[in-house]
Amino acid sequence: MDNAKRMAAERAAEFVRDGMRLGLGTGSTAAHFVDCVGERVAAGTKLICVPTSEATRKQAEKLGIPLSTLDETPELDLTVDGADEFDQELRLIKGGGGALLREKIVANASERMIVITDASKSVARLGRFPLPVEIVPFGAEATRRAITRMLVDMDQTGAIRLRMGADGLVFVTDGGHYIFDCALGSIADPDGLARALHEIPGVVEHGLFLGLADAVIVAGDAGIKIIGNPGP
Ligand SMILES: O=C[C@H](O)[C@H](O)[C@H](O)COP(=O)(O)O
Repeated sequence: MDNAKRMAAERAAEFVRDGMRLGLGTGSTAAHFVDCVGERVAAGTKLICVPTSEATRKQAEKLGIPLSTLDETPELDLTVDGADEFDQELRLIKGGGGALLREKIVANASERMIVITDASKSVARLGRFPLPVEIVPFGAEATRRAITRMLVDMDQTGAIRLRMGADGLVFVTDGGHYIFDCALGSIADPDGLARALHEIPGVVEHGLFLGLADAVIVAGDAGIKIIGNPGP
């Protein structure tokens, strides 16, 4: 699995050009890409990079990758990130590592987004992976109930769990928010669900990435497969 992640990352690194402004994703697959970027920088490629999480920022700093913020560099050429799930229409579920909010802001500020993943994350219909929904801590239980009501209205039910950290405490995102993981099984209408979630006060963002990815690089036993257009 780790080999597949590295293969996908190396393929994505082929689309990195000198002088690019680059968004760096979060997670175990994106970490391989950050390593590849570190190697490029060490070899003399000039890049300016915006990390999507504190974890990625720390990794990039150790590798000597020149970093910026989205405030200093609000437009990026390319973001490369992992995903928890993808379909053939390049729709994604992200946020398994809790970085969905910054990841979505960075991807949206990028001209292109390439997703790197392994074949196990391919689904015919999104929803096998519990959908992460980032919420403000204030009124979390009321927000959970509002999400439940909305899901029932959409004929889309499933258990909603407050994410806990490995330390047994409530998981808190880089933005100081909580996450509900919504086990939906199968999402009939991703666009409708995305819109409905945004209408609920207390919901900050959700892990449905729709219309953001330009390509998914999938590494599997048979090698690399690219869905979409990763660019020149
Ligand atoms: O919040 C985390 C991100 O969306 C990750 O990109 C996603 O969870 C995939 O992570 P991994 O490559 O570790 O499976």
